[in-house]
Amino acid sequence: MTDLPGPFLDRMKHMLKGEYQDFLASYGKPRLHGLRVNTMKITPQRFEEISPFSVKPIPWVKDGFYYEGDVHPASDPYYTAGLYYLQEPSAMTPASRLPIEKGDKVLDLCAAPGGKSTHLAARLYDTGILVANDISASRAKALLYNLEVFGAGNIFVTNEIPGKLSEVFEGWFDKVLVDAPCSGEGMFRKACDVAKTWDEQRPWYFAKIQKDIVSNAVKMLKPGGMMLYSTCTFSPEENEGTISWLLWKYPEMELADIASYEGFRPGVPDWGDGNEELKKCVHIWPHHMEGEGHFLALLRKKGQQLQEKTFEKRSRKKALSPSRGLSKEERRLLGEFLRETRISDAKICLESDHVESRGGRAYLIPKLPDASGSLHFLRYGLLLGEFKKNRFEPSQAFAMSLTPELCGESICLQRNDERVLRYLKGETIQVPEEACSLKKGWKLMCVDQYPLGWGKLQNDVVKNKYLSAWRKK
Ligand SMILES: C[S@@+](CC[C@H](N)C(=O)[O-])C[C@H]1O[C@@H](n2cnc3c(N)ncnc32)[C@H](O)[C@@H]1O
Repeated sequence: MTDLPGPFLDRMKHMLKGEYQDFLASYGKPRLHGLRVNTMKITPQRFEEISPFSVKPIPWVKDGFYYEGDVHPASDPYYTAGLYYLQEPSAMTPASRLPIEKGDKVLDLCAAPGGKSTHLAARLYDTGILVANDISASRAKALLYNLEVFGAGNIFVTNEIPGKLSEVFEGWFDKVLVDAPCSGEGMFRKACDVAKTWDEQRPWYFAKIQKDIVSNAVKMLKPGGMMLYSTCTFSPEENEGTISWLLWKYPEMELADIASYEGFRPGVPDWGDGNEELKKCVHIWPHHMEGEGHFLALLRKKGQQLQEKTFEKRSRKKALSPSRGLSKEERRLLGEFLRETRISDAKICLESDHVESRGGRAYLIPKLPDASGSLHFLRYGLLLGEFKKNRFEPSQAFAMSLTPELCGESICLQRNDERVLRYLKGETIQVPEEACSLKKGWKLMCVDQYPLGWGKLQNDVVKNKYLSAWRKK
């Protein structure tokens, strides 16, 4: 507590008045640990039943749970299977309050390392498209990794400045999440380093960046589309200040109500330009809720959505297609693999125009208008695998997007079977008795019913095809 910067505390005292002592006391409490269940793979109810450690529901996020600080959920095979993402409880709120509908075109503009993107992907449930962007190349890699562990396939992962994206995606998205870079004052309890780098200029520095980011976000929204703006800071400049500016600059934007929770506190008009509408914003205060500090604003772009076709046509004109259909030989090799592994048509239909080839690799691409080849992207669609000489090698991401129901050739090991860990370390494992009668060849390796990766059955052993970069040490 004593390490908190003096000018920060002075400002908080001025802002919070009678609540200041309670706010200060919250820094004496331990940080809270949370995880969010991947609802593409498991329901929160089922997870609660099978969780190897004790969890307690987070009351305002239906797929979120608290866990005790002395357990290590990241070393569990269920984590490796993408059943949950570790996330601070308040940080689960923004993606839970953006009204996503199946089939939506969604943009997560400041997405890395993917806490909110994995949440949005789960809510889309492999429909529509999630464009997940981050300006930082290294952080965008972590973003892609987390989305692939989750089994998300309808993705376009980009590493761009917002201005470049908005040239391509003008008026295109149904929903946009802006989890803005900020001074991080709400995270001082969780990460003391953030407090050490804070100074009085930081809120102003970030407020300027936020204005540029939200301007581009507004440009990319369809009329009738919705945007959720969030920060993990308390400073008025970056919260009510940025939103006041946005409403003044873009009269086509209006604030909308956020699905309520008793602990949420309204935005404060006087911390912006006095506009009473700012009360629709939400503050999460650590002295009112079991989570760190956050701010949220939900905005709507006025007007009716134009006919879909108008937008499709417009974006096609601007875009360059970076992919093409499969060659006859590629179709044969992929077809053989799908038959061998008995992967359901419900997952991939070779006749559909959504299977494409780029640089010797096959992708299942989302149903989206052409994405511009001028953008720097890390992934467009689900990477199915690579065409090698006379064979097809499936990818790790493909495995993560499957289930034993979708892939007839699966080997499921129980979570406490010592072979699970050995498989994750890259070792060859002895085939379980019940799988001895299976034909040789590619198998989806699972922990319980949840995918871990590929293996190749030969005689009574499974050769390890778990992606080497993901192996446990
Ligand atoms: C608060 S973090 C995002 C956290 C992420 N939404 C999550 O839930 O895991 C803000 C992100 O914005 C990125 N960023 C910074 N400036 C940006 C800009 N001008 N445009 C887009 N992203 C930016 C940073 O690299 C950082 O990853």
